[in-house]
Amino acid sequence: MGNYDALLLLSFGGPEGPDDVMPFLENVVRGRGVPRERLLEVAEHYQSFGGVSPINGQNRDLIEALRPELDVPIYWGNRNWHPFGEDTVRRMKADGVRKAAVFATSAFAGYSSCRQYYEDIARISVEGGPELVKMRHFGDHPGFVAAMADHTRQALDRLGRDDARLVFTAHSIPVSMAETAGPSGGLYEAQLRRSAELVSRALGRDQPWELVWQSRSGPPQVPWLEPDVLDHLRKTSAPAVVLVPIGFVSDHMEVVFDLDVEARQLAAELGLPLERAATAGTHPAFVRMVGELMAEPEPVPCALTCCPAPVRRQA
Ligand SMILES: CC1=C(CCC(=O)O)c2cc3nc(cc4[nH]c(cc5[nH]c(cc1n2)c(C)c5CCC(=O)O)c(CCC(=O)O)c4C)C(CCC(=O)O)=C3C
Ligand SMILES: [Fe+2]
Repeated sequence: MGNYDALLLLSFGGPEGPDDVMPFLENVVRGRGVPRERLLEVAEHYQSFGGVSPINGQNRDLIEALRPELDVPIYWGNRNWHPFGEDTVRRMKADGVRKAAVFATSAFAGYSSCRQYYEDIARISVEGGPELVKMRHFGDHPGFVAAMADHTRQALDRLGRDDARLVFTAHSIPVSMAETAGPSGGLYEAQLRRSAELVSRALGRDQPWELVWQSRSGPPQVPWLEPDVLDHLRKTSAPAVVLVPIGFVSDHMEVVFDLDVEARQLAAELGLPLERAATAGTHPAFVRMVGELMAEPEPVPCALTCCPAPVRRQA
């Protein structure tokens, strides 16, 4: 596995029960100016799933799927909930790990999707502990593309109609954050469009596809990327739709709530046939990709000037 003697799966974290929901959410939005009403609304999404985020089980499943692929120990740490990255890195140090590849559960450029994971790495690194090397963006990796293409094909088959439009979705972000993503701006959206095109081509389709946004947060006066997936569905002229959550690597709460609950209900009201493609999850091509990334030459870290943090607001 290249030069690494361990893998650190670095993720977002999520609540494991009803009492975890508010403390988790407060960790996520500390200093980020997310209105209280939005927080309570998202808390309800989690509570409607028993206060348990699907992300933790998905990370555990990914680790189990990775074990036979990798010849090094696998560790798991999060930004916002247990197991916290800080605690994991202390354990790695005690175990004598020298240099670990860091696989962040996010494929694309941008502050939330990339820079914030570098910030996590800086915060959790300890003197005498392992060197932590973040793997590169992987939205265009053939393993990720193959996994998404397979899952999209399965959704098209479930829908049983070939005239369905592929509607790719990703987490909306503030327009200002999108404009400063990557060394010359716009890289979050550009990479998402590239991945969508690769998935569409892998399916041998030449029909047009769409990229729309979901899960908008933040104060209403701040512009975020649009159109929102729900507005798009209300206006579409497509006879049927397959939603492809290309911006997520597993079926996060945003996917199971904003798409499987909200978008599905809206489509039913509109009489629009709709299916949702599974995310990469533990697809074998995606699992293999992690080992392939570790075997690549050590990635050059992103420049410190790209994907800057948004200006912090009072909570
Ligand atoms: C681009 C992006 C990704 C993809 C990249 C990646 O995967 O990292 C992502 C992932 C995730 N976001 C998640 C959860 C939340 N994100 C929030 C808020 C926000 N997300 C943002 C962006 C992103 N977020 C932004 C700009 C905010 C505004 C506040 C801020 O500037 O930070 C909030 C606050 C409430 C609200 O939604 O308003 C929650 C609860 C979970 C866990 C899900 C689960 O439990 O399954 C995951 C994986
Ligand atoms: Fe988020």
